[in-house]
Amino acid sequence: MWHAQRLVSSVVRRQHNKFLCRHYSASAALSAGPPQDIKIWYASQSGTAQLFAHQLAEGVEEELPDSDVMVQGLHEHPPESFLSSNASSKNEEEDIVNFFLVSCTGVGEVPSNGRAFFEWVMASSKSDGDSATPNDWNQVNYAVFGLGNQQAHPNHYNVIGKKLDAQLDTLGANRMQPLGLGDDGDCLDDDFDQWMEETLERLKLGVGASDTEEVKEHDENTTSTDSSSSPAEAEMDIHTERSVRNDDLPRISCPEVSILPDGTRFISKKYPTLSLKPATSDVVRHDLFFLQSSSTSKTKSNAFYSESTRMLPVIQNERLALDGGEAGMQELQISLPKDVQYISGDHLLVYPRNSDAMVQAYVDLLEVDPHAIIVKGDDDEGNSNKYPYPTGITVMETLMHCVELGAPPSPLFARTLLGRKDMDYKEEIAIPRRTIIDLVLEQKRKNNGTGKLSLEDLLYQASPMKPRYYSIASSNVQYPHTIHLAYRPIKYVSSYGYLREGVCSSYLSHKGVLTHDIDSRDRAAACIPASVVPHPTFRLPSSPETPVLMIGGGSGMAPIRSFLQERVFLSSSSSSSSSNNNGNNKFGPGILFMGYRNPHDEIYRKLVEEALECGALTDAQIVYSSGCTLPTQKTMMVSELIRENGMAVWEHMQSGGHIYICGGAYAFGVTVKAELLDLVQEHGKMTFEESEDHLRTMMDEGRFCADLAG
Ligand SMILES: Cc1cc2nc3c(=O)[nH]c(=O)nc-3n(C[C@H](O)[C@H](O)[C@H](O)COP(=O)(O)O)c2cc1C
Repeated sequence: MWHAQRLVSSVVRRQHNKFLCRHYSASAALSAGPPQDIKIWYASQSGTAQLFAHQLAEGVEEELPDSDVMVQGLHEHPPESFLSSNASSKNEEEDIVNFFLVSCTGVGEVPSNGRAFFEWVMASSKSDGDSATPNDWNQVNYAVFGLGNQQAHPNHYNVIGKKLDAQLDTLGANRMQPLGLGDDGDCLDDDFDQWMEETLERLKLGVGASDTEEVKEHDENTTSTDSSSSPAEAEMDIHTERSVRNDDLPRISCPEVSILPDGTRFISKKYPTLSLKPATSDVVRHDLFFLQSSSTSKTKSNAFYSESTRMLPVIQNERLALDGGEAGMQELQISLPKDVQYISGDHLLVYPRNSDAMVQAYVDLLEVDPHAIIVKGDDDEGNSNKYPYPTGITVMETLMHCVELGAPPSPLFARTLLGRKDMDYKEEIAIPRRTIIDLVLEQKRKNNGTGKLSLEDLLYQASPMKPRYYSIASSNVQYPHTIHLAYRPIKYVSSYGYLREGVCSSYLSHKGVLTHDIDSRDRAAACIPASVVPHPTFRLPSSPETPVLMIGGGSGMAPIRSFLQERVFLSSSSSSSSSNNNGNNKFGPGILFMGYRNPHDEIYRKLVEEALECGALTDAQIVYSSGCTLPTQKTMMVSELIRENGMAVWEHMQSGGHIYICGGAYAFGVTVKAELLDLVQEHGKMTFEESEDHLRTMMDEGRFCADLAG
């Protein structure tokens, strides 16, 4: 019952989680029994693929206890020895399967820790292989799971997973399981959970000759590995998905809730016991950066932040909203060291930390000494590579900096915590954003107050803290040594009635400012761990004469502000330095269509006025979805504004102008793109497909650029 319900809803809900497998072939390299050697590789920018890699490893260990499982980042192994390591295993007559869990970053780019491997695979050809193992690709068994975000990156959705899967197939490797695609904009955990279940079932079956029938049938149903999701393709993929699913397959068992006699475990999963050293001090370090900067601890296992992360001092943090309301926008300014640069349009990656209240709630729940130091995450064999966090820091610091305490648990962890198999993860957990502590407390209430979550269960199963991306709201031309961020502290009541706060926006909103007389111990409290992430496809045109149209919604004003600031700055510097006083005339048309929820949210109004005055903008139309009180204020959606100006937008496109769309990926991004497609059809007399091609060509030419938050 549970399976059927889940299957139907997932097929309807998750059209994108396609099992695209044009050349899905039975694995000739595998013998009939389950494989013994499982290598799980990940390429991850912000840790999700890595977390999934470990979850898959756990699943394999549970389902195939005799297998040898390895989890490694793709950067940890020289690409050139990939073939020989697969071949050597073959010589020992062991079946080996490689799983690749790869996310996308930038604009359809591979995360930095997978770049070398990805480039090597893409440059490889069938005849490659060293002299001892010529053309060993056909000895390689593999399956790929891609992580991406469809709404935010529709034209580059999961391109890395798709390319890797297709290239391995082209090289002659044996795809032992269809490509799985996870959408971070929908329910990534659920997507992965389902792919993992099916993958484990296939592993247990041995993927031998018995698959051939199903594979043939599947081949006939599937014709494309392309990412685009036209309705017809989506429909086709639903059928495809149905054809590979089998309701009679056994599911992963859901571990029963069991409280050990000593009360130390809430659930039955066995994780290596963590070694704790008694507390030596009760000082809580607000700065994990020392783990990477101190030369003695610069080991891989202790690296938590990405390599380019720096502690950047906050020099200003103030409210921007015109009414000073609780939900208003804020601006944070940070100072950059000389060797850190950015370009207008780039992003800043920020590592937040959990609030003190949240950390304290977990400390109380776990009943551990918060100042005890975690020294080892070893298992019985002394194998510590599974412990996901730095050692040598206290329980409290680990909870504060390293773990997503405010995020929903994974589907498996949620099912385990609730002791229920009949759970619709998306509806019951992901959408209401129920957290681990919510579920544990609910269970405790049901069990008359008994039961305890162990530190191990929490640390091995919760997601690692993810860094957050912010569009930089300043121009490097005007502020080469300062970055401005515009953000809205997120606060809302969930459908279960819990008050929720955005982890990073709330972290930023409470940040103190670095002053000269600050105590050195408080310096870290006035700094944020962050790094600049280039966004090369979101740039102002090289010539200021090129017309620009900026379309923004809400906090989409941030990247638009960086462009406006740059144009205003260039305008004033060129007019002051120009002897013939024609500086302003250098700019081509600059149009702004901007929408806010209400007039109180309108930030940077002064800058817009300044831009209109100096010619950096030639037209600015601001609309509000509600709250208008003056006759000059227009209640309208941005998409309606575009429709009203359809002809002008079309002429802008035809004149070679650039279009920038900035805002949320869903309500804003989807409707704005739909409106643009409509106007291209209407004014350009095109079919829907031609209008899509038109925008795609503009995108390829760098004239249609999006900065949409997922
Ligand atoms: C800056 C940035 C760029 C991204 N670019 C893409 C992209 O081009 N295509 C895509 O499908 N997803 C893209 N994503 C979505 C991520 O791939 C997705 O959130 C994934 O779960 C991240 O996994 P990771 O934590 O292992 O890196 C992007 C996310 C960010 C933050």
